[in-house]
Amino acid sequence: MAKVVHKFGGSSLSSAARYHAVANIVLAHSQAGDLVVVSAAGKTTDTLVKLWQTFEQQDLHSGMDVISLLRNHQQELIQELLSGKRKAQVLIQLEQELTQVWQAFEQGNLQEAALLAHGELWSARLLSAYLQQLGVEAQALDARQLLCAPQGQLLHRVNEQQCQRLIGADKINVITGFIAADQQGQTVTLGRNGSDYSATLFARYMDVDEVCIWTDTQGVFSTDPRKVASAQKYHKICRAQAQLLAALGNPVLHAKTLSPLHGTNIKLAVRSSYDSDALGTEVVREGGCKHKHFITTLAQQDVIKVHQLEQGELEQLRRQLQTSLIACDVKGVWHLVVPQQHSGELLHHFGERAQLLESNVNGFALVAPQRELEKCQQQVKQGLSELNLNGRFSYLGEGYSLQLTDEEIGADSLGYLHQRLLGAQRQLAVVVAGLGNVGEVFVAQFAQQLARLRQHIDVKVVALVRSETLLFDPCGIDTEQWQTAWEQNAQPYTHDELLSRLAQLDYEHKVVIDITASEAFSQLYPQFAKADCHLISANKYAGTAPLVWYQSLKQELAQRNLQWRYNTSVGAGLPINFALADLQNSGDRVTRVQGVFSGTLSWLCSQYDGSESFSQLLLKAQELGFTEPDPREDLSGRDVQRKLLILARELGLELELNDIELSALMPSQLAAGTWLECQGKLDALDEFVATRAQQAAVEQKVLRYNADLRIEQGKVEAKVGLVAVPTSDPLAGLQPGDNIFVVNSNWYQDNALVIQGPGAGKEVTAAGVHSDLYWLASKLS
Ligand SMILES: NC(=O)C1=CN([C@@H]2O[C@H](COP(=O)(O)OP(=O)(O)OC[C@H]3O[C@@H](n4cnc5c(N)ncnc54)[C@H](O)[C@@H]3O)[C@@H](O)[C@H]2O)C=CC1
Ligand SMILES: N[C@@H](CC=O)C(=O)O
Repeated sequence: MAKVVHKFGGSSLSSAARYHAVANIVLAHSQAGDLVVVSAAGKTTDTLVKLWQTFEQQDLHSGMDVISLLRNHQQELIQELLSGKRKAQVLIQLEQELTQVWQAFEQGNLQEAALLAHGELWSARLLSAYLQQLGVEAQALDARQLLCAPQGQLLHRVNEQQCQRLIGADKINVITGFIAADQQGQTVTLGRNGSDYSATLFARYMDVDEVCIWTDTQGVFSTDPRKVASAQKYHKICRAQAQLLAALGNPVLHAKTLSPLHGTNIKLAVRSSYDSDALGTEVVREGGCKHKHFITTLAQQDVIKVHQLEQGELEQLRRQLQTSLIACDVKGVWHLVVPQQHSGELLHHFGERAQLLESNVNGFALVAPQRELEKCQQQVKQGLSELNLNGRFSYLGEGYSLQLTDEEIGADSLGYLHQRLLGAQRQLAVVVAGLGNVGEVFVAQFAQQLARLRQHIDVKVVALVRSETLLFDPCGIDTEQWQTAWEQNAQPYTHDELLSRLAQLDYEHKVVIDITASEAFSQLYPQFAKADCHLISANKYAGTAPLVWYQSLKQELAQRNLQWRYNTSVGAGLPINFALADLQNSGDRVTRVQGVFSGTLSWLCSQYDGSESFSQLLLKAQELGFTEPDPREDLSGRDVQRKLLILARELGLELELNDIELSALMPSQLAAGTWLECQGKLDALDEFVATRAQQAAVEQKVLRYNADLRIEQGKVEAKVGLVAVPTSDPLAGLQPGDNIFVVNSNWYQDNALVIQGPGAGKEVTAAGVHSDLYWLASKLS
């Protein structure tokens, strides 16, 4: 069953390197049955249009030159990407097709649509062959076998049946965008930039979950990011605004693209094929997010005044001209704003009914939430006069305002207007849960981090959460005065209340930072995700929850373009998660991770020499902020077991907590009851440790609590427990409280990669949580 339709435009396929990047995206983001819709590579369609023009002018000489251009470009791509028989075959096919084109050219029977179709055909064939060469089951499909559109009218039922019949469930289907056929099998096109439309049509016919348009921009921005560096990327926009932007001529999404998605739950995302890790923009159903602000520029437009429009006439003209056509109802008289190159055709069409009102005007459209529109229009007018731009036509429409001027809106003017209108920056709302050892230090460190964070995004702490009381202020809490605000305004709350407040919080981004040690709080993560919150956890419960729950949380977050960071859940501030991710991203394979992963147990084992009882040392470790709220979580080995599981899952292993063998550093009778009750039985702990330490000392050894994960020939062994190591062993020489992670991999086979340093403590852990928050802020900017 197809799950995703990916669509790659010409710029994503303009060179062999780009094909390579696209193949990597397909490998990482698709599964058998998915669809990959492609446009013509680079400028191929423009070159084919040039060929058509030379044909119309019967200019054989220039025609031959254009054919050579096409041949060279395609041959270059094929030569660089394919090898052996596959390459020979694709080259032969290309040559045969070019020969046929040339024969048709010479014989005067070239067909425009069939000629233009070659761009997409070549892309689909080459990408599919390249994927096959990489070992992927893939097939190239010609959309003319799937989409029937006589006189431009798609036969949806027939097309759906054809798609269900021909699209393979067991392979990646690489399909030509932009083209269809009529009932006689003749090529028809779906209009310039019609490949996005093909993608959403296939999505509807195949009932997929998602369409992902991979393009050369990172998503949908508040204005053109090539002209205005501070343009804001939106992670969510609603379909109605996307449709409006397209109708106003904004190039990111095209007018027809959204129509097949009406009434469906199919998700539409726009992402950059140049930066496939970056969050893109999700186009959500109406009500799925707040309305945003945009400025989209217009250049070289004419305004035509039309008396009396017939029903359906505008729609028909839009289809015929394949262009944006903005219709403004000015006191009962229609004013059409249309790109200048089409106004002749329009005037001809309307005849006596129309007159040209303005010629060659420029300007922009502002799209904004309806209730703010009039205010925005006033600001615009003021901005225009400050910039000395001469207004020629202005119109307040449903959800947008149009301002046409004599002068073109250059980058500087656009930047000025953007700043004036959308001055409000991107905002990240921060919720901090857990104000204990680490949480309090985290909040105290916030003030000094703020300037750094705000280089990327405006950050506001909107909620501080303890287990029973909540301080909530959507406008932001002053972290330097939070205790006073807490005393005055904190309220008892329920989880449902917290969730509903978070869901209503209208910030561009939200993050819940979990610095509790609460399993119950971690169980709210799926609901936080549904409220569109990113997550940062020092808490280890979610990362070690049952696999099914954990995987479905990860899936939910991925579907919503949300991030989850949990760097401090292992090694506190030490960058072990980064290191493992980096090794894997660079193609390495980790074969073993072992060492001392508990700050508490490291501190206790290093400090213990028999002069002071183990239980007294334990209370000191607790005071230092090393231990878990219930120190038996450390002594039982459970905390280390969790850390090893988090790392194992980071390496892609599907383990459960109890798949990791565990032996405790405490007698079993201490497990029962509360920690308070246990404090009367700590003699048993002292005896347990003393016996083992003495046995070790006889062999010139010391005690350490070790974790070990081995992955060899597909076999996984994972255990945590007490070991006695010789005094010469690196584990014996650890500083009290230090963690050590010893990593072996293909590249670090004999000489391991070692990460060592403080593995617990409130300052380093709080700083580690800030590092996660900084990472998120920079990712969102
Ligand atoms: N202390 C350390 O060195 C490190 C701690 N961690 C993790 O950080 C987390 C916090 O550790 P500490 O600050 O030492 O613990 P702590 O016990 O001092 O603080 C936890 C706080 O969370 C609050 N809390 C409990 N349930 C809650 C709920 N449902 N909602 C909101 N707040 C709740 C508690 O009242 C307490 O104030 C733990 O998950 C721990 O495993 C991670 C790395 C190092
Ligand atoms: N109790 C833990 C704290 C960090 O996760 C430890 O001591 O390592």
